[in-house]
Amino acid sequence: MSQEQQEKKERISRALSAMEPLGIKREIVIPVLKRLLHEFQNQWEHIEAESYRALADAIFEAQDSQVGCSADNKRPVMPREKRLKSCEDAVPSHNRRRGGPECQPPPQNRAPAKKRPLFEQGALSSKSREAYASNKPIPHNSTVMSRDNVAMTLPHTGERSVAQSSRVTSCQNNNLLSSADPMTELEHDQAGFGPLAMVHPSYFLDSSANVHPNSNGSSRRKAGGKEKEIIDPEGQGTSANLVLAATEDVNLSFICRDKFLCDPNFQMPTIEAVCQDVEERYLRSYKILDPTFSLQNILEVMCRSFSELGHLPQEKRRNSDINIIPAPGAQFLYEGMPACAGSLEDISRGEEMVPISIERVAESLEEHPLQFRYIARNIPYQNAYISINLARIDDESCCSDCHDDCLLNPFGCACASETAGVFVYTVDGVLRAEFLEACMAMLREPKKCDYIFCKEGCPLERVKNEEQPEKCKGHLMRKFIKECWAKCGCNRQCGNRVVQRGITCNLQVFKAGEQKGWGLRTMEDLPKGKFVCEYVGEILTNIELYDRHLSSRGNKRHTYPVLLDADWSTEGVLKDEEALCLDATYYGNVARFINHRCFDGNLIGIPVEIETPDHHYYHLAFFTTRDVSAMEELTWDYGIDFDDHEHPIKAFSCRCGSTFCRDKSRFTECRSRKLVLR
Ligand SMILES: C[S@@+](CC[C@H](N)C(=O)[O-])C[C@H]1O[C@@H](n2cnc3c(N)ncnc32)[C@H](O)[C@@H]1O
Repeated sequence: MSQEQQEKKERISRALSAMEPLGIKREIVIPVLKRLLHEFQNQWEHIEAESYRALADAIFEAQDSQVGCSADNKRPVMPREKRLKSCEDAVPSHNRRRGGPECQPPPQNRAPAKKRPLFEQGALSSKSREAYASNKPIPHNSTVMSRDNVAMTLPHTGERSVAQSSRVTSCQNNNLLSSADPMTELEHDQAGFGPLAMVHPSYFLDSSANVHPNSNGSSRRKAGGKEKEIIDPEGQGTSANLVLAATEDVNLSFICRDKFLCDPNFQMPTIEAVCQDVEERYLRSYKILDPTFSLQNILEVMCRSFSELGHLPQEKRRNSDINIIPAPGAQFLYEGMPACAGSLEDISRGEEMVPISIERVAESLEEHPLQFRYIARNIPYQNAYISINLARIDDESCCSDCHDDCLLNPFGCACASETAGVFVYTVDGVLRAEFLEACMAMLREPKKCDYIFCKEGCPLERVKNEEQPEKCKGHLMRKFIKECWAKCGCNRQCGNRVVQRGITCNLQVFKAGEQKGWGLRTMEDLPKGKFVCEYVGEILTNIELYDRHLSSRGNKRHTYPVLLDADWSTEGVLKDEEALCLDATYYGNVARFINHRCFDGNLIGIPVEIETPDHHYYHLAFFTTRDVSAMEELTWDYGIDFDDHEHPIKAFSCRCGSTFCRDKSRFTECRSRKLVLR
């Protein structure tokens, strides 16, 4: 990392630390900081002046605008003195400029923060925009939140609704709004609070009147003084629509689906009860003490905001600002997250050749495992450069003269040269025992000679400590599989094309226990050496991984990134932007659910060369290390060094249950427990 990057990183950290005591989370700070840097043309001095006054102001301003309250709304804003006071209190004295006026009004010559429309202020995160970008026309109902059997929708009725008399009466707490900003949450925590789908208008009811025809017979029930309407949209079972908030032309409502309604234990709560409950939770979680804080008001502001954003003239919109996923038949409220988790048959949404099911359990909202986007192939996030082109593949790296199935050729072919002329797969489609054993032995008994060391600085060590990176700890010399590919003469059914054909096993995501969270299991017996799945995720550069880690510190919901480090040590001076890894936190496949097991996991990850004739970018494929029975959990050794406390990704307390568990803290924990028991 260059000195300039290093300095930038430190300045970001200092800015984050300065905002922390104000209760402003890093996910709120980072986009505003980016914007300010752009506006001030990277002149940090303007941002750092007066104990980050400009930054604090810009954050508050952005939040004010996000609330969508103009001066006409008479929305009380946090008084300037109070902000200044909190800024003063928040910034540690050693951070304040000596002799400088702490938290004074900005100097006249300071570049004024430009007021920009909400869209331009980045209220909608880029990740969310990407995720939902679509040019399809906007249907009338927009589902904005979905949990299990409950969806929250914004039906754009165009008519005055029951709650039209409701007014925005007070200011909402800035912190609450920011932390509940759906887009911000989706970007940083993948918390699943975001616009999920667009649903055909006929799917919902106008809360004030119609009851849709229902094959089971429509009915209405009173629920806590509000009417609950039972409908059967397109014969898909019963649903209930409960209006939460409404403005002149927008309703915000909960749609409960049949699983809840058919449950005799489920009693529709009143809106008041829901609001009170949420307010209490927020009081506990975010220490919101503002007596005027009211969820009902926020929901109404959301309705206004929805309406205002929707009416922006075309020229002020950016394509991705309105995020729509058409949901024909409204089967999916969120790509990868169906309306009803119980009916979920395929979390891959058809991306894989076989459906991947999920165990039917009553999940709590926080636990829903599908808060990511399923992809079946690795995709570069942004800067990772992967050169895939036919011209790079020379004659030695492909078998253009082959026909049909290379495995039937007794003399092997060019693609087997990587493995001394012997194909790694048998005609039964599993790994040859010798090859598998050799790969497993390397992991079980890693000897010094099996490692190669970066000579000119190791990208991993630079991530751990940029200023004084330690010496490279070595990268395992991996055995590679090389599969035939597009330039080869064989056909797609060639026995030397296994990983690229994708998942063929019957797999299920299931609750692997309190301490491990979700896991993956096989629903069929698997023979030893069978390909199960690839580790698929976003391809990141070392820098991107570091930045991502920095901006999501404290977020427990991360999956383990896989370093594509097999070739690092042979590449001379490898720049950080050239070192690659795979991260399945936000985009990934079923492998993101595979839990870790020290040493004796029933899967092993083996590097596979497919489209690129070098080992800079490659695939990581999981094969069974033994016969695995149906319903057994699938596990692999993440290769974590539990003693490496400098590692950028904090290790978890291992619950793998292996006799060979490397996590010593667990042993200590067990021992001390035993001592207590005695
Ligand atoms: C790749 S994810 C695996 C899926 C994860 N269990 C879930 O619920 O999404 C890795 C995370 O799972 C948990 N995990 C995996 N293996 C574990 C183990 N042996 N013991 C405890 N937690 C584990 C840790 O929280 C880890 O950060």
